[in-house]
Amino acid sequence: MLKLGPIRALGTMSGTSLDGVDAAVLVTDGEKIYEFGPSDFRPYTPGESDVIRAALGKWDEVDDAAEVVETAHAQILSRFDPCDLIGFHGQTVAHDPAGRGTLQIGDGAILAEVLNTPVAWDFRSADVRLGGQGAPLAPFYHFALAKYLGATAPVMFLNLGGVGNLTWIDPAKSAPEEDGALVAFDTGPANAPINDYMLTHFGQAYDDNGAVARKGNVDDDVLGKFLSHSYFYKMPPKSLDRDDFAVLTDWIAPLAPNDAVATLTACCAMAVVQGMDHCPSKPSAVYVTGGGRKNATLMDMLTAGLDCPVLPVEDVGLDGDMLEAQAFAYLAVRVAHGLPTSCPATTGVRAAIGGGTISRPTGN
Ligand SMILES: Nc1ncnc2c1ncn2[C@@H]1O[C@H](COP(=O)(O)OP(=O)(O)OP(=O)(O)O)[C@@H](O)[C@H]1O
Ligand SMILES: CC(=O)N[C@H]1[C@@H]2OC[C@@H](O2)[C@@H](O)[C@@H]1O[C@H](C)C(=O)O
Repeated sequence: MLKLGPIRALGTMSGTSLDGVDAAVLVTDGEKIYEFGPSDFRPYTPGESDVIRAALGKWDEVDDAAEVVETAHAQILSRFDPCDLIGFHGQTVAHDPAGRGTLQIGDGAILAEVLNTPVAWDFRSADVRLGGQGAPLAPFYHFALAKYLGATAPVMFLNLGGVGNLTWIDPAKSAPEEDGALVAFDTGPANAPINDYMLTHFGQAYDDNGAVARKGNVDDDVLGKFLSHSYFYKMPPKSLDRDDFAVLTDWIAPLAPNDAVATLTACCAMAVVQGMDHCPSKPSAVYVTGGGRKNATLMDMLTAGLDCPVLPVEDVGLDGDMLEAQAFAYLAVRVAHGLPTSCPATTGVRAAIGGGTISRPTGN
């Protein structure tokens, strides 16, 4: 049995931008953050990304991609000193909570054997079975971070990965599942459409520091059409699959390349600005995590659109490259300690529940 005090957990995230695996150690009892530990990144090779990309949107015949995910995780995780528990998110390849469910590939039971450590995994399925979106799940960790930072007024965490998601937090509440503590949802597409366009039109994986967007002009017609999409008028909680806004590809096709990248960047920023209307109050600060915080054009657009300070999480001493990996370390400990990992305000699940299962190595 795992002890109920603080334990050393190692969390992983293989996100929708398909760039690689983040892994980070966190010492926590599943409520309080005690210590941040070492972290590491293991990029996918172009060949590996292609195999995963080919699995996107599929619900079966994803064994090759699952093997890539398991191998990459086994490699990165074996570089760390032993820990008490691993939180393995896996790789989302399909997400349709109202229909077929949600699929994160990679088998946690195999990793438990290979690494000889208990593994918490399959974090999203139970939430979907109980009527939730299965995402976003980082909000309970964002709540712990707000407490760790000593916030006294509402704050927001904004993750800009392949998809964007925000969490509004009232730090005066004592637990994340308490009524009014959290509002969370996916804001819209973030880096994924920018990356896809950069790859096909510029042969680059992403728009480094937003330099291409900076040179272009935003097309107001496309931006207006994008912002009138029904997704933005749905009340939260709500979540997206990586390619739910594939229609953007057609809309930007007639634009000059710099203008297309500028417009996609504005779509990401303005979806967040519009999303703010769903929050109970203006936060005292927006702490930005995920790779999008390194895009200066995107950060400038957010600052111009949001009437509050917009800061990379590094400004308050956190690591924006590893925050999601830490989140799955945190959630793993919550699963082990029988604490909830989502609630009606974060995913729309019927009641606060603890998702995730724990696989133990044979003999433990
Ligand atoms: N220097 C940079 N300039 C601009 N964009 C960057 C930079 N560095 C990273 N990014 C963007 O951030 C992306 C990676 O972000 P991140 O690692 O947060 O995504 P993820 O975890 O895969 O996604 P998700 O949170 O949706 O699961 C890159 O693919 C790129 O688009
Ligand atoms: C289904 C799925 O994997 N969703 C991811 C994705 O990437 C960002 C956004 O969409 C968020 O909803 C979620 O990831 C973060 C870690 C979350 O669950 O909080």
